[in-house]
Amino acid sequence: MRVVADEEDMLPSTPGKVKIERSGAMSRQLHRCFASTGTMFLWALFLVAMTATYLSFHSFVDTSSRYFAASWGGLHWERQIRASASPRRPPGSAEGAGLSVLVTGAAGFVGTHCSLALRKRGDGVVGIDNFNKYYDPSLKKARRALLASHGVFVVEGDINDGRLLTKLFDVVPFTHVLHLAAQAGVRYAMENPASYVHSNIAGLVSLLEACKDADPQPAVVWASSSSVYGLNDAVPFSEAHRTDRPASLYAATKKAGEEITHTYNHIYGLSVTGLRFFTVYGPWGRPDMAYFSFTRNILQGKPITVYRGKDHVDLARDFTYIDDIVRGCLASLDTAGRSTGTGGRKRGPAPYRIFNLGNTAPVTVPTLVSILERYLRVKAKKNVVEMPGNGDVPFTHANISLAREQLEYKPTTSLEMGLKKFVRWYLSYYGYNRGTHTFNNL
Ligand SMILES: O=C(O)[C@H]1O[C@H](OP(=O)(O)OP(=O)(O)OC[C@H]2O[C@@H](n3ccc(=O)[nH]c3=O)[C@H](O)[C@@H]2O)[C@H](O)[C@@H](O)[C@H]1O
Repeated sequence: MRVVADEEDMLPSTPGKVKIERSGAMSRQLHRCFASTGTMFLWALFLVAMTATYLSFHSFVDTSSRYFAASWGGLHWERQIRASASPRRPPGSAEGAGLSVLVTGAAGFVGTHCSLALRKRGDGVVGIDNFNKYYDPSLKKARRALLASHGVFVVEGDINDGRLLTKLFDVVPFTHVLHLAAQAGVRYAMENPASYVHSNIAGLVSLLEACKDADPQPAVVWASSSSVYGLNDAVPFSEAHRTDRPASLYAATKKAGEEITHTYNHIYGLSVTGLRFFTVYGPWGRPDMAYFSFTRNILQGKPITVYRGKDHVDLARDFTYIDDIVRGCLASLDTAGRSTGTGGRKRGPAPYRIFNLGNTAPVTVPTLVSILERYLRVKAKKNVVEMPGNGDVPFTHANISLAREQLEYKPTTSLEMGLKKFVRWYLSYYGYNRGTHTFNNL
């Protein structure tokens, strides 16, 4: 009975397909049974061999294609990185030996300006940027070309790529990291929340891991945001005010960044400076920002949407010109104390600083529009609508006493003056061929 049971176990699961031969000698059945088991074994062996061959071939192709597709690595690449990272200050220069700075988000708006300014004063700079499609990547590529023409090399890669970061720190002992790579934009956070977590949280942690493992550890200066003040209504916003009531996911990720960097400062002795930027604008700016998209729409004769606060109160921003922000960033790098850790271990307390970098002169959005109208000589088609509940705050206004005191930060550009420079750049970059406009008022 047992043999029959075993035999039945070996039958195909679909009854009726095979005629079961129950008669005949048991030995013949057993012989057949062992013969078919042997064949099955051989087939199984063959299949295992085929699968193994396929898998190893697939893995070879995968690894090789990844190797060949990688936009970084190799001796030539390392030479480019070293050359770009080398300070070029004249020997005996009053400003010292020069910094060697890794700038993340180097093909971004603030990243490009800071990289150029560092390069111009003789510091070494290597950029990293993932050239994502949040806004027109051709603008980022044009910024990269501008940087290349000044000897700044920008690696195409993501700060979430720990292997790439480790490699960069292996090749160059960076003295500083200027971390500007981020998912920006207050209102876009409702459309694509995951991108904020990817760049502003996971990417930040990945970068800090590489910094704390590096030997020597660099000092880190990074971009936080005025948006961390959220629902705070004490003005002007000072670093001591509450920042635990963000109004957008963007703000929440920047606030989280302040806490995360504090942890790395506390545990690993990383020197950290967080800069709360206030609505930075200027040439080579971000097309998603209001001053930029308003300019584009006004020139194209398209309507613009102007948000208005409760009770018909105009929204206002402490718009800050890019050159002032660059000075604040460079002063932060110059005054950042050293990190104290080695081999992932803290040797002593390291500086942890946070500064507002604003203009201390808020301007309403309708005033911004009227300045643009004047420079562009075109009347805007305005749709004024109530501010939607999309993360916006009604106004921002920076108290910059701390930055003034410790960084000698002193913004000098009014919105009027800054927009003039922006419009001049915009027209030279994108062109404007309506014929009748001469723009000699710029
Ligand atoms: O300081 C910051 O930390 C942030 O600054 C910037 O955010 P915001 O201050 O919101 O700038 P921006 O979008 O130019 O809107 C300006 C004004 O125009 C209003 N606005 C905007 C769009 C529109 O269509 N209409 C409108 O009225 C709008 O309601 C607002 O009142 C950065 O984008 C952000 O990445 C972050 O760095």
